[in-house]
Amino acid sequence: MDIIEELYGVIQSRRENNQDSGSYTAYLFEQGEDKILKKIGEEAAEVIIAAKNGSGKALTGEVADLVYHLLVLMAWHGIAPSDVRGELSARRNKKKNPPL
Ligand SMILES: N=c1c2ncn([C@@H]3O[C@H](COP(=O)(O)OP(=O)(O)OP(=O)(O)O)[C@@H](O)[C@H]3O)c2ncn1[C@@H]1O[C@H](COP(=O)(O)O)[C@@H](O)[C@H]1O
Repeated sequence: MDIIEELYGVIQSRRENNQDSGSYTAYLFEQGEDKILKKIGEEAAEVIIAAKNGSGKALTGEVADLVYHLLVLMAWHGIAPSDVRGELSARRNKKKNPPL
């Protein structure tokens, strides 16, 4: 199992057991979708700032923050990482086999 699948599983378990004190993920689920969306906006802005500042290390950290919050949003909507992988594969296959 890769880290994305593993992290998604932890996020799902936090959603099911949202009494988990000290869990940031449980806190996000308790706050609701608007909070999750706000965090995604903030994290996306931080990705842009880190990219413009030209620090690869800072950018890696900000991308990780954004990916984590996207996974929380996906769990909120019941979208699994395999759904996104499937969508990307379908796009790749469409490019490889363009319609005649
Ligand atoms: N990968 C992450 C992860 N990435 C980022 N963050 C949190 O995202 C927050 C982003 O920082 P900010 O300063 O923007 O936000 P904040 O001020 O802490 O919070 P807000 O009041 O703005 O909501 C930090 O609190 C980080 O800890 C994460 N929190 C949890 N995980 C992973 O999720 C799993 C479950 O963690 P818990 O739910 O905390 O048990 C574990 O594997 C964790 O490693």
